Amino acid sequence: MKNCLFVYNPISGSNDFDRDEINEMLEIKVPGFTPYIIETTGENDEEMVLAEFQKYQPDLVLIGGGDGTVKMVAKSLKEQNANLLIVPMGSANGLAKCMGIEMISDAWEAVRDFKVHQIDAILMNGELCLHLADFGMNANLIKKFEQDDGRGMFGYVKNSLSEIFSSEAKKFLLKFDHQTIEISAKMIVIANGDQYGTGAIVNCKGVMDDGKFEVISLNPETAEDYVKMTMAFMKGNLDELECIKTWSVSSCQIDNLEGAEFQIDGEMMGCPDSISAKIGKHAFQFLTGKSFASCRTS
Ligand SMILES: Nc1ncnc2c1ncn2[C@@H]1O[C@H](COP(=O)(O)OP(=O)(O)OP(=O)(O)O)[C@@H](O)[C@H]1O
Repeated sequence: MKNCLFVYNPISGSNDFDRDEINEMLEIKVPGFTPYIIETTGENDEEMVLAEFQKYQPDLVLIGGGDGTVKMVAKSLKEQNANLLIVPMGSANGLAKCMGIEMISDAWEAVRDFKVHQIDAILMNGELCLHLADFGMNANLIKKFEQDDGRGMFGYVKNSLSEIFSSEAKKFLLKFDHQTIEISAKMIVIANGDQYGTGAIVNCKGVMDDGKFEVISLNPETAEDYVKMTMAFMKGNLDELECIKTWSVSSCQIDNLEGAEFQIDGEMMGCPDSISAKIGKHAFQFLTGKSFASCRTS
């Protein structure tokens, strides 16, 4: 019999499972594995996850939480060659969606299929980014959301419209291997994944295992630009708009000339003067859902 470790964050999203319910769920949905359940506390979780991993040597690590929990587990097990799977129990689950895991039932399907994919990560000023980082509009939105002290998608969506229309373009210097570009933009995205937790597709050609990431500048100015941009976020063809520019690279430096707010994977990072980003090709192994295998691999 194989072992599986279930790392559960009891405060993420709006789920409220107790240990017996999780055990029952795992017995049915993850047959053939002996389950070990651990709960995060918000304190020293990385050390705890690593210690439990070393104790049980699991063949599969299930992460029941949101993006923050996924990142914590990935960081903790980065040297362990662990097979990771997200069971989306957070409020937005943006990273899970990028891996073709929209709902909890997709995670159980992924266990049945057991398709393991090597997933890239981006290292930014020593921080790990698995999903999306950005300067400007979205980072401002996350900051407001944190200040509201709310969880869940409602607060985020509530603030989006006012943020979109009030934000101002800021200057950035993009330094790639052979070129330096000065640009004004309302938002600069550094993307490993393809979509935000809202389902907005920002990185239409994003592939998570190709050893590259995308730098995307968004600078909508007119009402028409905003309407087109909103539609394109839904359709997934943002790269066809004139106010959007995309570069696919394996490293870059971005100078933040006018102090825009910055966030990595939903976590505010202040207003750094400059960030250096570099791809970590095939840094992690994740089990993925069907839609990932069909269109998001190289
Ligand atoms: N038992 C706990 N009590 C309080 N905080 C916790 C506990 N366990 C983990 N945390 C905190 O939970 C946060 C991570 O939550 P996570 O991002 O996974 O969920 P979420 O915010 O609901 O989801 P999403 O990122 O999808 O919006 C971390 O800040 C971590 O410190």
